[in-house]
Amino acid sequence: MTDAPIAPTWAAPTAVDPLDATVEVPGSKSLTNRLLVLAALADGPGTLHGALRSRDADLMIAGLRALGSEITEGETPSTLHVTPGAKPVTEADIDCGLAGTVMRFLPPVAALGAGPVRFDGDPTARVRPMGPVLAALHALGITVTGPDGGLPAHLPFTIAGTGSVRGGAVDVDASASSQFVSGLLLAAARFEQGLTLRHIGTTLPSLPHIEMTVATLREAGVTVDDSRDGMWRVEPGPIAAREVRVEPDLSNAAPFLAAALVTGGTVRIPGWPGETTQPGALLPDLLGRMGGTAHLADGVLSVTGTGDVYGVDLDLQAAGELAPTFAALATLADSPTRLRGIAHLRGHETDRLAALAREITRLGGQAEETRDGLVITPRPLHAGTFRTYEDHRMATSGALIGLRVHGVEVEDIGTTAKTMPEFPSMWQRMLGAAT
Ligand SMILES: O=C(O)C1=C[C@@H](OP(=O)(O)O)[C@@H](O)[C@H](O)C1
Ligand SMILES: C=C(OP(=O)(O)O)C(=O)O
Repeated sequence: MTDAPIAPTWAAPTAVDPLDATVEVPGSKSLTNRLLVLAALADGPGTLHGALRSRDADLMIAGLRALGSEITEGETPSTLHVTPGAKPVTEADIDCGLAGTVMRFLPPVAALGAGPVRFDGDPTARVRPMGPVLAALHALGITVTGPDGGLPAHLPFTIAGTGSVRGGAVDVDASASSQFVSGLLLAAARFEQGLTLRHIGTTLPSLPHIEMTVATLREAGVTVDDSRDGMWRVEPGPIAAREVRVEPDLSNAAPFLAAALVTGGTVRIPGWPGETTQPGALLPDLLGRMGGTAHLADGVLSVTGTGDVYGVDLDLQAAGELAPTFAALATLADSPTRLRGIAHLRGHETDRLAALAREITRLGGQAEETRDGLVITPRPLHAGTFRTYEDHRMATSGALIGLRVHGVEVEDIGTTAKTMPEFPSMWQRMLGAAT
């Protein structure tokens, strides 16, 4: 993390009036990329409706095409038709960009193919943890090599697919990312012996995302036993080809809903599922603790704020991707906030604990890193540049602070294209609705 020259900035708009806005958020990144993988491993052609189109989703599409699937758009870009195994593949190159889902979900799929598959990504992706998932593939008999010929812990690497994976039992320390578990489980029904996976670390982040993996597998007809804590058994068998609809991305709804608290006013998100495995399901409760009132009726979640934000003590282990939004809210609260359970954010798009502490401090705030989170003490904030370190959620956090603090310039707002390319216009429209 340096003071290197920064990318062009975006003047975050301040809110003059309480909000009264309805915001349609695009499809869930996590569901889109799981459903794409399952469709590419399925026993026939399938279709996704309401899929996310963003950098992460498009990298997943490109990766699955490189591994032999045909993926075409339907009547809109968010309708995707997937035909598994449409073309033979003898070797492939996969660009993971900065997408955790691509770098963790595709290596097990590549292991099922015949021939070498080379994985790389953005320079910043080369520090994201990969070791446990690659070690697990190695333990299952797959040859994985890094640039020095040994078993790598990061991008870049090559998976030597042989056309089949034996499967069996494997231990994985998933304390750095739940995606190590999800990636292996998603492909496991196609392993000859299926997979019994045991988590051997002390903490396990993002449990809802693992439950999402299990739920999507079951919906595709795969038998999964998750009755023991920290252990999963996926039986070998076909993955059913299906026509599915992707839920809106509830984590991407977070900064919009939080804006209701910051400005006083109401923000509504249509298409809010009554039941979901997305960690954004926690938002009504979490925002309620910080001063909002949430109400779900007819599939529309409404959050209303008063303009007063309360400091809280939040364990976000289950929903780490919401932490940047809550850190931004905490800077505008009436008392200190502690965010805990999120040590694994150090391996996200950037070291989010360091990045948040640094950028909040740069605007005159007070934020300290702890072993597993942040303590944020509200202080009067001033104008300045909010650097984003290629992290979409840093960018939306800067925008949130800018609603109340004049003169916040968010570096590289385009980084929101990772999961929400329309963010700047959606944000502007939300504010426009207030005037
Ligand atoms: O499986 C998924 O779709 C995700 C799991 C989580 O990863 P970590 O467990 O690495 O936090 C989450 O933060 C990420 O945004 C998406
Ligand atoms: C951690 C995140 O992404 P990724 O899927 O790249 O891990 C995120 O979107 O907050």
